[in-house]
Amino acid sequence: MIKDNRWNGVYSFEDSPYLMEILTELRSKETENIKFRKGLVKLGRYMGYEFTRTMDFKKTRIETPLEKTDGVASGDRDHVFIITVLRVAIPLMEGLIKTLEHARVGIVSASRGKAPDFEIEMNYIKVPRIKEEDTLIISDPMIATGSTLLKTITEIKKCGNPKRIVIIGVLAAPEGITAIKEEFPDVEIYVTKIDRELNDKGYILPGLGDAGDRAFGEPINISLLPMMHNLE
Ligand SMILES: O=P(O)(O)OC[C@H]1O[C@H](OP(=O)(O)OP(=O)(O)O)[C@H](O)[C@@H]1O
Ligand SMILES: O=c1cc[nH]c(=O)[nH]1
Ligand SMILES: [Mg+2]
Repeated sequence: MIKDNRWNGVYSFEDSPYLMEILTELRSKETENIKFRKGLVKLGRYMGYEFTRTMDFKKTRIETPLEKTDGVASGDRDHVFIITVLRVAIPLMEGLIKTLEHARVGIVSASRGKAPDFEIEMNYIKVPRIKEEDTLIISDPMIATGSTLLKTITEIKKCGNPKRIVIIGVLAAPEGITAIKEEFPDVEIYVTKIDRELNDKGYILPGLGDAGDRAFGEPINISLLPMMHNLE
């Protein structure tokens, strides 16, 4: 885990060749849906594991069949709350809960409009109450302009006041990180890699394209459905 000196509380996993290998597979345009989703699950599992290094554990004393010894017991790991931002955080969350298996989960939907406003439509928020001892992890693979996460954090803060708010993602653009840090300086950010910049459509460069579409396919425009079924 490497701290990025441009901001406080921002970390990447560029020091892990294995995570870079998974990221490279995700970036490649040859990688199709199933492999893409599996890559996100793998990243979630290993980023979750790396993230536990930042959590408090408890000392414990146990007895093996032979003698007494010191040990370590779950502390913060018992109080994890994961927010999954639809769509593409689903496989990342699946990976995260392999390490953070006690996590309670809330779901929000977010759909980003077009440039230059990138307005966020959020019409589904199902989040159980967040407690003061919780480490709140918002899982969203892409931090581009940061609009999705700014809206998500604003809404989620209405559901309780957790011990920590943490974003775990795959790629971030510097623009998005700066926007989040300006409004929420205490929010911590952990991503596999921080990329170079955004293009004028708000895509991360070099990036991996539209992550939701790469994981689940490009959605059809519902207004075209009757035509497609010859109903018009
Ligand atoms: O930082 P931002 O500029 O807000 O962009 C990032 C968002 O874009 C993607 O979601 P998208 O809106 O494409 O939804 P999808 O997962 O349903 O495709 C991604 O999962 C982020 O939530
Ligand atoms: O590069 C980007 C930016 C936003 N959303 C994506 O899926 N990819
Ligand atoms: Mg998308």
